[in-house]
Amino acid sequence: MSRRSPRNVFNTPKTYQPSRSSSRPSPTPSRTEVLLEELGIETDDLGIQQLESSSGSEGEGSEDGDHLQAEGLSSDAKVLHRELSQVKIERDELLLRVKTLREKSDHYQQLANKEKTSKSQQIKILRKTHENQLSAKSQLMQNLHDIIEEQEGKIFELEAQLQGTPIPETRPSTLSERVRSLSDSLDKLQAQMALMKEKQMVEGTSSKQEQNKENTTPGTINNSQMASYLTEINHLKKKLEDSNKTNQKLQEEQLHKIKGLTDNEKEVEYLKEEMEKMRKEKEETEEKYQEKLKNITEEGKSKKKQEAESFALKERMKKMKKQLEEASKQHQTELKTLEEEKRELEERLKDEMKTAGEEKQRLEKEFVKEKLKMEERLKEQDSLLTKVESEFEKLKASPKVVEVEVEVEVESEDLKAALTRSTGQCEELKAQILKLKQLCEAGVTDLQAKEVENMELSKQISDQENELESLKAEVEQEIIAMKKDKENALNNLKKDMRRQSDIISHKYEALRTCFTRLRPGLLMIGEEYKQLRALCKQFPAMLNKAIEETKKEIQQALESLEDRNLELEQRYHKELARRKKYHNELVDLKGNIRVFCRVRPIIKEDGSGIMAKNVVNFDLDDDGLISLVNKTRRTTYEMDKVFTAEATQQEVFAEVEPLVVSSVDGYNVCIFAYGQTGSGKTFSMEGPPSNPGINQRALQLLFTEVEQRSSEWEYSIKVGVMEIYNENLRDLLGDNPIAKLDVKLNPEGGLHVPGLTEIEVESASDINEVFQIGRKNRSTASTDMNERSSRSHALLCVTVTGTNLRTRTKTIGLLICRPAGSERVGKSGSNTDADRMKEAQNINKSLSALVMSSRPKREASHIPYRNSKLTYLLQESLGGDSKTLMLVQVSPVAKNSGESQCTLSFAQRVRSVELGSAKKKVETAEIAALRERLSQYENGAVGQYSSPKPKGTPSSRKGTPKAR
Ligand SMILES: Nc1ncnc2c1ncn2[C@@H]1O[C@H](COP(=O)(O)OP(=O)(O)OP(=O)(O)O)[C@@H](O)[C@H]1O
Repeated sequence: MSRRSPRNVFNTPKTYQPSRSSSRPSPTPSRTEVLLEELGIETDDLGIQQLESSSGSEGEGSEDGDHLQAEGLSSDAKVLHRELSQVKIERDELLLRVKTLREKSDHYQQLANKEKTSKSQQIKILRKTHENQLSAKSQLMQNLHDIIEEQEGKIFELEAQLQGTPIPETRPSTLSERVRSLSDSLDKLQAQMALMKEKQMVEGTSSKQEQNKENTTPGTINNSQMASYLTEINHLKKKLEDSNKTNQKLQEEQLHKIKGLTDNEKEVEYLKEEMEKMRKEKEETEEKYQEKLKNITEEGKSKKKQEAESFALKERMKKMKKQLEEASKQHQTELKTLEEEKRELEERLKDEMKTAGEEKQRLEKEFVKEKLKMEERLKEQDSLLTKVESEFEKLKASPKVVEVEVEVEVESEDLKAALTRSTGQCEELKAQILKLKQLCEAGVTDLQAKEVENMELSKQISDQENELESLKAEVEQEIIAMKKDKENALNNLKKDMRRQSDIISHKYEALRTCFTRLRPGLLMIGEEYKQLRALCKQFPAMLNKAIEETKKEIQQALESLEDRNLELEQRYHKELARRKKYHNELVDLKGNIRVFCRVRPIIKEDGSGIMAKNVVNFDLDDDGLISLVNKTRRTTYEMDKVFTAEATQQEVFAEVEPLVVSSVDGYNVCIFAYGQTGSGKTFSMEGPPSNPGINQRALQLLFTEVEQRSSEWEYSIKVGVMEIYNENLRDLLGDNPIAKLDVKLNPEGGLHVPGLTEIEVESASDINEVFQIGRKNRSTASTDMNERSSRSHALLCVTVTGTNLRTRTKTIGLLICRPAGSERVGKSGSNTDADRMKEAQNINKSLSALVMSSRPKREASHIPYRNSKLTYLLQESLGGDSKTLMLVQVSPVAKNSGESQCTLSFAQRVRSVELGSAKKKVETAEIAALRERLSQYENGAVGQYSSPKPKGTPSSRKGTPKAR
């Protein structure tokens, strides 16, 4: 006995085919066989055959009751089999329906998945197309931005050049920069484009810099600029071509990626065509522009027009910028709306997909539940079937009963018992069959319920199918709507692109017109620039030539100037010498006092600091000028000769020499120094032994002069030294230096000092001895030598008497040399001591008298010579027909500037004093003889006269000085 597995049952086809045993040939199976086969019972078992045979034998003859019972059982079994077969069929049908439902659900799931994938792909494509559109737009904007920026730059530069202002490095923020900021927010492609743009910008700026370098002169545009413009235009073209190429590449890539998606493909292709058209249009416009540019070269217009046109161009550019701004804004808003719509669609699709998925999951769960239930029921039915089979197994055992019946026919009691048993068994069987029937009924009801459920499920599935279909329709509608939106967006994009292309073409037109207008001016400027350049090229050579020529001229001029200067200098010096000579002659004629000025050097005693600074300046060209700064005021004084601090004693004496010689000629010569204390009077007049001053040098000169004239003249030189101290006159060569002398008027005219010692000297060494005697006597006269020296006036009186050996005529010259002080009372520091005050006052009195005596001759009648001993003694030398030299000593330091100013002012006034022309003291031989006799006569009666001492032994001898 074999059972059919449920799997085999599930595998049954839609039209039921009962399985048959191949080993057993049965051409026309009976109904029982069919049932048994359907129930999975082997037909070779005896049961049914016996039943059939028994049923067949029933008709042939046996007892009616048993036969009827058997018939009833078989009919019940048959019905049961039929019912079972029907249940099986129904079950199979249900399973088939479930299977079909499952297949349908799988199919729908596949469809949903496909739809999902197609939608996601569509979304991707839409996104990519959108991105492509964005990139195309951004590229267009980028190109526009680049073009505008470059054109702005050009206009900016042109404006700067036309206005003549230098091109600033920074420009005001423009629309292009704002567009750039927009483009910066785009995706990587835009970033790449921005990088490309930056590179181009760098190239553009470098080219601009080069251009700026070329345009060194503002306000001029040359051919090189024009060429740079053309190169920039070419550069623009290249950039456009490059951008188009990149666009094409990107589009190709996109095409490659979205291959198979016809709508997007078409859109992209359309965009591509549009881009291609735009590119062609641009190329055409560029070609036209090129052609027109070539034609422009022959036209010419004025510069003002160019300026106006550039202004108009600028205005147009501004308008274009505004338009572009608006377009970009619109584009941005459209992009935003498109993006929002796209997002909404995506969200909706997601939601729908989500709900479909949920529904699918729910159906799957229900299906699983139903499947489980069905499996349970099948199990139950299987169990029922096993029961039924077991019953049939028992029924199989029924042939025994037949055997019993046969035995009953032989043995009636046993038969009866068997019958009763069989009837009992039949009853039990009936009861079991009833039970089975009930179970079958229950199964049928369950099956009916299941059918209902299945119906419901099928309804649900159909509803779901409907829902899916409706969803599908909705999705399709949405897709259609999206397509429409997309088409609209694409149309808008196309419109935008067309508009932008129109703007670009307009801009190109404007630029072209601008360049056509600017071209002639630029060409003119270029021509001018060429000419200027040629001139500039020639300029260095010309300049060098001119420089050479001018150098030569300057050299020649300098040479001639030098010659001229030398000549002038020589002339000047000649003139100066002549002037001096004339001046000296004039001085001789007028009898002016010669005024020499000597500035001592700065010494230790002057101290340091600001007050020890030099305030005296000299004129290098004129040795008669000296200037002094006192209290920030500079005053220039004119002297006969100015000696600087560097002047030596020798140089000073060289100027004094002619005067000294004059004394040998018989002139009355007076040399005295004047200046404040410490200004160098003693240094100049006496000098240190190593560097003697005027006194010694004068006496030495006298000797040399006398020596030279010794062949014709015989000279005697007598020296007397006096000192005026505190208005007392003392003889410094006398035996009693303290004894006071007096100045008396000679009855014959002139003055004389009775009692003054005169020593006749014959050599320079005699002079030294005389000076030593004088110093010695001076020191014995005063205990304080330093104090005295500043308040006393020492006079050296030299009388030179010459006798002509041939004519015996005599010349008598007198040389008086003395230093003098000019200090002020206040500055002497002696105002506390009455005596010293008196001395200082006397010195000043003498000096002021001397200044008074320096007035012009016409005022000389009022000169108070008698005010002081000094002036009284020197009145003949100062006021008479003598030659007088005043050596003005000046301290150079700032602290003495006041005194120096007084000294120089005084000297300036003294210089203007006219004493009258000097006269020689010449006596004829007769007069000389008479004078000799008179002197011999007077020698014993009137005065004492000192005879010269023998050489080398000077001694004081009293006598009257030779008065003239
Ligand atoms: N030309 C000179 N070169 C160098 N030293 C000088 C010169 N003139 C003056 N001196 C110096 O200046 C100082 C003052 O000079 P000096 O005694 O001759 O002045 P002074 O006018 O005679 O003064 P005082 O009226 O008080 O006698 C001295 O030490 C002297 O050596």
